[in-house]
Amino acid sequence: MSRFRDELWRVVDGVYGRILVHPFLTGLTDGTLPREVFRHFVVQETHFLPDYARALAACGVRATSPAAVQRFAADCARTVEVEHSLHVELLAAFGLDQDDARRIGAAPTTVGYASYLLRVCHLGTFPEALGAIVPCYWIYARVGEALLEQSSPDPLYAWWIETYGGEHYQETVAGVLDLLDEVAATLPEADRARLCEHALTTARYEWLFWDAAWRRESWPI
Ligand SMILES: Cc1ncc(CO)c(N)n1
Repeated sequence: MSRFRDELWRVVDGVYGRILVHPFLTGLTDGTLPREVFRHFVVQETHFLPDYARALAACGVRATSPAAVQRFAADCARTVEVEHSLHVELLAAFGLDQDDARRIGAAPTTVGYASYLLRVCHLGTFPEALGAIVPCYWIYARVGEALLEQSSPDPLYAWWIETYGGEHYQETVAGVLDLLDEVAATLPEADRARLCEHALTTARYEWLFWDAAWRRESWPI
């Protein structure tokens, strides 16, 4: 039987293909990515992650089964703990702290992506929230997995790749995809289509997030 996740992947696959060949990602694995570009990415992550954690908490509020509530609450806590410490350490590798990151501020793409996620997860239905949040997990897991095969000669980049390509993150994402299939099986076609639309938007934002780092995007005004 075909799984809904495969249907959803077909929607985001084109974007994913473009992500894999983006110079940010190819630069990570061959080690040529300029450190200033990765630094920009890390600073933007410190702005994105607190809102991402809140979006996960909002998914938990929307969730329709105790197991799903627990899953999103746990992933919210994990995002706050693991990713926060990872980014504090990554910031330190650039001689930066949280105050520096705050001073640099969130770039337009970061504000746009975080706001979209929060909007859908707060104002949408549970399936809509799921559609918006799934690419955040899944694209990072697929990218991590793909990059892990090559890793990176730069230890800092190799560490980042291991975080998302590693077994623990892969298992987390597998659990969310099981939930996605379960929920989708109960939905009428129109709701599935809406779910996929949100997934396409956040997949595009995932590409844009790397591209914005590559361009070292800032407010033009
Ligand atoms: C932009 C972005 N999307 C997804 C994840 C996955 O946690 C992340 N850390 N950052």
